[in-house]
Amino acid sequence: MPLSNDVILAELSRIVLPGGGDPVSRDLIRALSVEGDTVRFVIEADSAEMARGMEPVRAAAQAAVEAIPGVRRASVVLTAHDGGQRGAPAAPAPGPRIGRHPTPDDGPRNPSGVDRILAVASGKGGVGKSTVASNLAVALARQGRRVGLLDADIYGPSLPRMMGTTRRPASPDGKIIEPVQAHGVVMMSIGLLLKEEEAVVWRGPMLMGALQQLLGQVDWGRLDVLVVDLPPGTGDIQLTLCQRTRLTGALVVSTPQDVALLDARKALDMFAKLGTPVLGLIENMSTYICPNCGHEAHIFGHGGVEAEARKLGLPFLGALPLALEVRQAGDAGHPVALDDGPMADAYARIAARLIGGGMA
Ligand SMILES: Nc1ncnc2c1ncn2[C@@H]1O[C@H](COP(=O)(O)OP(=O)(O)OP(=O)(O)O)[C@@H](O)[C@H]1O
Repeated sequence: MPLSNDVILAELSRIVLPGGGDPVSRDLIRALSVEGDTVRFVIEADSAEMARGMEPVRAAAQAAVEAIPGVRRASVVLTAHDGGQRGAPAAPAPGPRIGRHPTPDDGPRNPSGVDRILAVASGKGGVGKSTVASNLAVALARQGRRVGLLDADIYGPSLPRMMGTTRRPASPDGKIIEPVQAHGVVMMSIGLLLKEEEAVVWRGPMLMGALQQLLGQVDWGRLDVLVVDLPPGTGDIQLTLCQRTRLTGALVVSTPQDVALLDARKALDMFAKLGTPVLGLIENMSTYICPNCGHEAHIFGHGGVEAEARKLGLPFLGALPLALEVRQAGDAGHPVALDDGPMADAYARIAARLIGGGMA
C-alpha cells in the first residue's frame, strides 16, 4: 500500500492512551506529513501535565510508524496544547480549548435554538466587513431581535475590539462555551480565547474544526439571527459555514472601486456554486463628506456596487459613507449604530429591511 496519512493514522489509532482512547480518536495528532520515507508529526497533549506522562506513547507511536513498510524514519514530537513543554509545570488554563480537526460531516444544521444565520462576506480584506457585521448586529438588536455575533475571521478576529469586550468566555465543563454579551448582542470570537498578540497557525482542517466548535460548542441560547463575520475571500471557512449550516443567506460588502468589486464577484460566484442565497450587496466607504467644509468626495468611487447589484439582479441594501466617526467608534468598541445620527439610521434601514423580509 502506498504511504499515506491514512495508513499512518490507521497505525496510530491502535495505540492505547493512558486515560483510554487512542491518539487519533482523541484528536492529538497534528502536522502529519510524509516526505519520501520520512514521516513527521506532533502529538499534542491537552495539557503539560498530560504531556509529562506521555513519553511512552510518543515512543510507541514512533516505533509503530517506523514498523510500517516503506517508512525509514519517524520524527515524533510531543507538545502540550497550553504551550507547556515536557517537564514544565502545568499551566492552570481552565476554559474551552478551541482548535481541533473537523468532525465528520453529518449534514447541514444550525446550532440548536438559532433560527437564522446571516453571513457577512467580502471578496477583499479591509473593505469594512467586520464593521458592517458588528453594526448590523447592534442595529438588529436595537429593533428587538435576539442577535448573536460570531467572529469567523479566525486568522484576524477584530470583533472583540469593535464590540469593546475582551472578557474570556467561561466554560465550566471545558466543553460548552458561554458566549459574552456586548451592546445587547451575544458574541463569540476566537480572539476572546487567545492572547492579543497570539497568532493562529493552522492549516485548513484545523480552521474548519475550530469553526465547527464555535458554532456547536457555544451555548448561543435562543436567537432570531446569528450574524457571522467571515474572513475575506473564498476559503475553507466560507466552505465549511455554507456546507455545515443552513445559511439564511449572505450579505456581500464591497467598496465601490473596481479591484474590490472584482473580488466581490468572486465571493458572489462562490456563493452561487455553493447554493447559498445572496441577500444583498452593501457599498461601504461610499462617499466622504468633509466634516469641516461639507465637500463631498468619492474616494473609492461611488455607485459601483449598486450598479453591480442591478446587473446581477441582486438587492442593493445600502451605501454607507466613509466617516471618521465609524473608524473611531470601531476602535473604541462602541459601534456607531448604537447612537443616533445618519450612520446609525443607515444601519437601522438595512436591519429593518432584513427583518421585514423575514431574513433576520
Ligand atoms: N464606513 C467607514 N468609514 C470609516 N472607516 C471605516 C468604515 N468602514 C470600515 N472602516 C474602518 O476601516 C478599517 C477596516 O474595517 P474592517 O476591519 O471592518 O474591515 P474588514 O473588511 O472586516 O477587514 P478584514 O479583511 O481585516 O477582516 C477599520 O479601521 C474600520 O474602522
